[in-house]
Amino acid sequence: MITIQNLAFSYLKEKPLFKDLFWECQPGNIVGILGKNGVGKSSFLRILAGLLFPKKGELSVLGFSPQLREANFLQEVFFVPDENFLPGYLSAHSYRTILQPFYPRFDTSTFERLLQRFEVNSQEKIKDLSFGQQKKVGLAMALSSGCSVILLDEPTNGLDISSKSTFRKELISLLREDQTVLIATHLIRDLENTLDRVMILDQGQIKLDADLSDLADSLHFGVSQSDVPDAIFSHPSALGVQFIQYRTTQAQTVVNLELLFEAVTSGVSISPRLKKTNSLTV
Ligand SMILES: Nc1ncnc2c1ncn2[C@@H]1O[C@H](COP(=O)(O)OP(=O)(O)OP(=O)(O)O)[C@@H](O)[C@H]1O
Repeated sequence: MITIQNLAFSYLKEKPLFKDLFWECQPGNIVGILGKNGVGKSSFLRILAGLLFPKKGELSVLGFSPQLREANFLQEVFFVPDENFLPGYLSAHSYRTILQPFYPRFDTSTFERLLQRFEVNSQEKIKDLSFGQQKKVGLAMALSSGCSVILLDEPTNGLDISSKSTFRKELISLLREDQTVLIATHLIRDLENTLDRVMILDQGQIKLDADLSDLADSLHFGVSQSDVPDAIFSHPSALGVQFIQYRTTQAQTVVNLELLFEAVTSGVSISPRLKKTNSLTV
């Protein structure tokens, strides 16, 4: 369980990144953290990992205060940054043998199977692997770690198309009910049909935090050749006008995360209870 109350964070005093954040996350979810470049997605994950310290507020991850970086906390949280973080002079195999004792539920056979599926040679020095291959080693470590909280920063950045699909399938099939995965990304399409929940960060605030199933129940996504009068958001595209409506009798549709993101970052307010509050056309 993660709880954030009244959290504030800034790198520079005069430029606050987050103000008064409140957030809660129960185990068993794959949560997508979406936001424009520079909005603070990576910083948010680093705060949860205890690598950056809040300036104000309360933060609890699995009952721990991340900034104390206690051993019992570190063995339950695995963070994969966007940039490669692995020691280049070791092979994936050697690095795994060093890392494994720190993670009590680490599953070696899963790690080896994942590297095979990702077609990465576990005996090759990490520095001789490509960016995408190194990323795969980090993801294989995270998915094999058995940690209760897995923090992934842009996990699909650098992966080829079939590896993205492998990653999605493995993530869903390996996740236990007591695990939580937070994924910061701007590659929204890569995670379609993977997320249970989505959080959209914008201008220092959480502008949307909702389960995908609730969004699919409450919103209707469509494309029309003309304006849709009761749309809460519409956006011209090559196919016609893409729109979002509150759902009444319309058939359930797949949540169009890109359109939802456009709507929320354009100022459309969709409350957790998904009540109609305003509308916008761009
Ligand atoms: N070490 C630092 N010192 C000062 N400012 C920083 C530092 N690291 C990040 N920032 C600033 O904090 C803001 C948030 O950065 P962050 O990397 O968390 O955003 P992001 O949403 O992950 O961005 P992107 O999508 O481009 O990866 C940016 O404006 C960035 O310039």
